[in-house]
Amino acid sequence: MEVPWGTVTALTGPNGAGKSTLVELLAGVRRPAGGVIERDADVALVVQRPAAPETLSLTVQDVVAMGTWGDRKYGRGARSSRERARNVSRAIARVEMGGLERRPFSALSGGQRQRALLAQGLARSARILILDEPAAGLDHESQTRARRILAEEADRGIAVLCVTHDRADIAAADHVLRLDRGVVLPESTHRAGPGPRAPGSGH
Ligand SMILES: Nc1ncnc2c1ncn2[C@@H]1O[C@H](COP(=O)(O)OP(=O)(O)OP(=O)(O)O)[C@@H](O)[C@H]1O
Repeated sequence: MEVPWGTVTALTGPNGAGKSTLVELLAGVRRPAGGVIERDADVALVVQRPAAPETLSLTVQDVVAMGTWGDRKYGRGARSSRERARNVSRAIARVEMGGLERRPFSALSGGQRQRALLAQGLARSARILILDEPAAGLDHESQTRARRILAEEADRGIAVLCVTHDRADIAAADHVLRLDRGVVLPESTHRAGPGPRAPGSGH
């Protein structure tokens, strides 16, 4: 399978097909027992984690800022930390969670947590964005916003791969792949346009 630059690719398939396992492999969280995964750029992985222990004393700001951890494009010093803080605030604003920065992550609703995790992925500013069911638990308005954000990322040339069961997400995607019993099949291509939103080879 290939996830081209500048497009949103939806990955769908039945429960237990291995979608989460596959995205963890692609993101480098798991090691493949066989085969080759080529990543031509850094990856941000947005996981699905609706539950959070109450003892977790992390705020929304902390969770989103974790997206910038270990990112080598930030150096040390005041200028770098200002840039980091700017990216974090921008990501929080994009998911419309401004004002909730100091709220404990554990006190958020499931949908708000999901939005904070999306902001964490955006704060990473990676060229490959992989999301595992980002629409799960989101209300209609938040789902629409999340879909718009993914399209905006693709318009910037980012390669977006999104595990989803949501029909509207699938309909809005540029490419749809279906995973069934370990086999990835192209389902369809929805975009009628001239091709990828941004130039560049696939990977
Ligand atoms: N290629 C594979 N070979 C053997 N077992 C696998 C493979 N891929 C996934 N599994 C196992 O299948 C189970 C379900 O996988 P996974 O959670 O990735 O499915 P999913 O498609 O994300 O399901 P859901 O839609 O319910 O979230 C897990 O126990 C996983 O370890």
